Amino acid sequence: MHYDQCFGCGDVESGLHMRTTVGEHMVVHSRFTVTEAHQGAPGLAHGGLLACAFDEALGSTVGNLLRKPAVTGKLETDFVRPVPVGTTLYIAARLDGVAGRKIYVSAEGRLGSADGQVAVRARALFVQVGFEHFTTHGYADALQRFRSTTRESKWDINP
Ligand SMILES: CCCCCCCCCC(=O)SCCNC(=O)CCNC(=O)[C@H](O)C(C)(C)COP(=O)(O)OP(=O)(O)OC[C@H]1O[C@@H](n2cnc3c(N)ncnc32)[C@H](O)[C@@H]1OP(=O)(O)O
Repeated sequence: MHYDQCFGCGDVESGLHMRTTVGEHMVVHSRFTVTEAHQGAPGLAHGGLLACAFDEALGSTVGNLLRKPAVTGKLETDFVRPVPVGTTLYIAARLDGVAGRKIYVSAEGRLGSADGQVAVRARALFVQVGFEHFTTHGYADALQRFRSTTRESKWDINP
C-alpha cells in the first residue's frame, strides 16, 4: 500500500521515496539510493537511515503479502559493510512466519545490484493492529488525508 505522506514510500521531499515490487517466490524487492542527505560518517550512509529503509521494506512486505495493517514492534539490523553515498541498496525481503498477531519478516540489502555484496541484514516483528490503532494514536487530519487520497490502485500489488 502506498501512502503519499509516508517518509519511506511517500512523495514527501525529504523522504526515502522507496517503491516495492513482489517478485518470484513471494520475495519483495525494493531499492534505496543513498544520497548526500543520508550521510552519517563522511561519504557513508547513516545507520539509522538504513534501519528506516529496512523498516519500510519490511513493512511493505507485510502489507503486500498479508494485506493487513500492522506496525513494527521490533527491528534488528546487522550492518556488515559500509554503504557509500551514491550507492543503491537492493533489498530483498521475505515473510518468515505468522503466529497469531505476530508477523516475522527478514531482509538483506546488497550493494549496487541484486547479486552485489550484502551490506545490511534485518529482521523484524510486526504486530497486526486494527484500524483503531491509527484513529486512537494518530490525528484526524492525517487519517482524513489518507482516506481522501487513497485510491484502489494504492492497494494493488505491483500497480
Ligand atoms: C495502514 C497500514 C500502515 C502500515 C505502515 C507501516 C509503516 C512502517 C512501519 C512502522 O514504522 S510502524 C511505527 C513504529 N511502530 C510503532 O509505533 C508501534 C508502537 N507499539 C505499539 O503500538 C504496541 O506496542 C504494539 C501494537 C506493537 C503491541 O501492542 P499490543 O497491546 O497491541 O499487543 P501486545 O503487547 O499484546 O503484543 C502482542 C504480541 O506481540 C508481542 N510483542 C509486542 N511487541 C513486542 C516486541 N517489541 N518484542 C517482542 N514481542 C513483542 C507480545 O509479546 C505479544 O505476543 P503473544 O501474542 O505471544 O503474547
